[in-house]
Amino acid sequence: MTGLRVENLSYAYGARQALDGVGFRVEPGTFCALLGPNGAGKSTLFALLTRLFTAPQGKIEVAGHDMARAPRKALRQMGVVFQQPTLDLDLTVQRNLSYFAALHGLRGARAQARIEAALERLEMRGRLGERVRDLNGGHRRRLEIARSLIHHPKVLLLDEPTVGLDAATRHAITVHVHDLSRRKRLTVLWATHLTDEVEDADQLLILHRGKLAQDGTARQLRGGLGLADHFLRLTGQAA
Ligand SMILES: Nc1ncnc2c1ncn2[C@@H]1O[C@H](COP(=O)(O)OP(=O)(O)OP(=O)(O)O)[C@@H](O)[C@H]1O
Repeated sequence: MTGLRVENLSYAYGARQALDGVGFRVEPGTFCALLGPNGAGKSTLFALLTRLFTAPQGKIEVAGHDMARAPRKALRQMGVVFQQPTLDLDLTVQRNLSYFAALHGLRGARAQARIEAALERLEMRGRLGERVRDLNGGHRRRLEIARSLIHHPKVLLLDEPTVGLDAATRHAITVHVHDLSRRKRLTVLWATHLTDEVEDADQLLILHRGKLAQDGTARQLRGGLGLADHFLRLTGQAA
């Protein structure tokens, strides 16, 4: 199994059950949208998948590596874009990326080639020398996505990566990542509460009150309804 596999994950904050027996698979080359209203458990799931929290039960497998038994191998195959930006604003694009490359043991010409290729994919190559503080919100987000690809992960996790961006930028970034998943056979898990970021052919996981309410293609799940209406009917909350 080379994509992402999750079995029976649960997590509680004291008496509050945030996740309850969640399991799913995402195959290579698949863009999978994780949709859930506020408080559904998306961030908790991301914290478990990225090993910020340790899963008290269940199983996580990343590109065939078990997160509990071989965490380093599993994490090496994972790229992550967190909800909160984690760039150093006072460094240039180049310095931000070379620092990250070095953390993954990449240096010199090899690191530089990876950096330039990642920026190229996100149409950011011309911005190597710019300070991150001088970039707009959309370019900062693209830079974080470029950074998450430098070590050539097989699985890419993004937690509400378009928060705070305008509609056109949001659309451009969503299109880019869909394209990446197809062309690079990347396994993508994209958490959002915005139904317009989901394409009909995407795998869709709907998380509601800590449980996985639905898993299928967006087209199958929404049936004759628009996805926003389907989501509202299922969760009682507008997307
Ligand atoms: N540190 C915490 N302590 C106690 N309860 C928490 C904590 N973090 C989250 N929760 C609760 O766990 C549940 C799931 O929260 P989580 O942040 O995972 O949801 P989410 O789907 O990411 O929501 P959002 O879209 O608002 O970010 C919620 O009921 C939330 O109130």
